[in-house]
Amino acid sequence: MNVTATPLEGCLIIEPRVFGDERGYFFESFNQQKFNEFTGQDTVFIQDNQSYSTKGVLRGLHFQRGSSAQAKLVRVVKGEVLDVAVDLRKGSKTYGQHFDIRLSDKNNLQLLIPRGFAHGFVVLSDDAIFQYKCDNYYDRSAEGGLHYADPAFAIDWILPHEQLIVSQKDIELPNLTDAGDTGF
Ligand SMILES: Cc1cn([C@H]2C[C@H](O)[C@@H](COP(=O)(O)OP(=O)(O)O[C@H]3O[C@H](C)C(=O)[C@H](O)[C@H]3O)O2)c(=O)[nH]c1=O
Repeated sequence: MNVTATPLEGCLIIEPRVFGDERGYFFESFNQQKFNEFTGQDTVFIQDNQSYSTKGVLRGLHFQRGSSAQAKLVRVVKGEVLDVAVDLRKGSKTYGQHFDIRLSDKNNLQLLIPRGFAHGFVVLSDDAIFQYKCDNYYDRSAEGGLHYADPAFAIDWILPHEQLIVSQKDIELPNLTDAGDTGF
């Protein structure tokens, strides 16, 4: 396992050790002991999620507020996405900054996104299966989000705007300046 820091404290790139042979490959997609040892964090994940999306689908930018905030360990098991994490931690020296990375079933990379971040991704391949671990349960009442095209973040989603497929809920999300307290 290799862990690489990003410019956003606590947001880490995790590359599992892949064992390839004539049959294909094997890798441990998660090992709590190795996760703790290599990341220096003792996050305990209690919920696994999976979503399927076709090309151009953009889910985000989402977070859960306050005590329902979630750290996420995200990966792609089919296809390729551009994954984006936005630092919303009050007092963070990188507040409002984002980190983006291509996650795919070819690079097998994972991104650890701490509590206090907004998260989203866009599907770059024909379709994608996105899997992620959360350290807090889903809490509909604490759901929050920011608009994916907020000029404050200036995120390059790679695909042309006309190719993006965004839910009505996400289209209606506010920009950071209009969002009020994000609860972090
Ligand atoms: C997130 C979630 C959703 N749901 C239900 C609620 C809705 O009826 C349905 C679809 O939910 P939603 O449209 O919020 O799904 P996404 O747009 O993929 O939301 C996720 O997108 C970005 C990328 C994230 O990081 C978050 O985990 C999450 O907000 O699943 C649940 O039952 N449990 C859950 O944990």
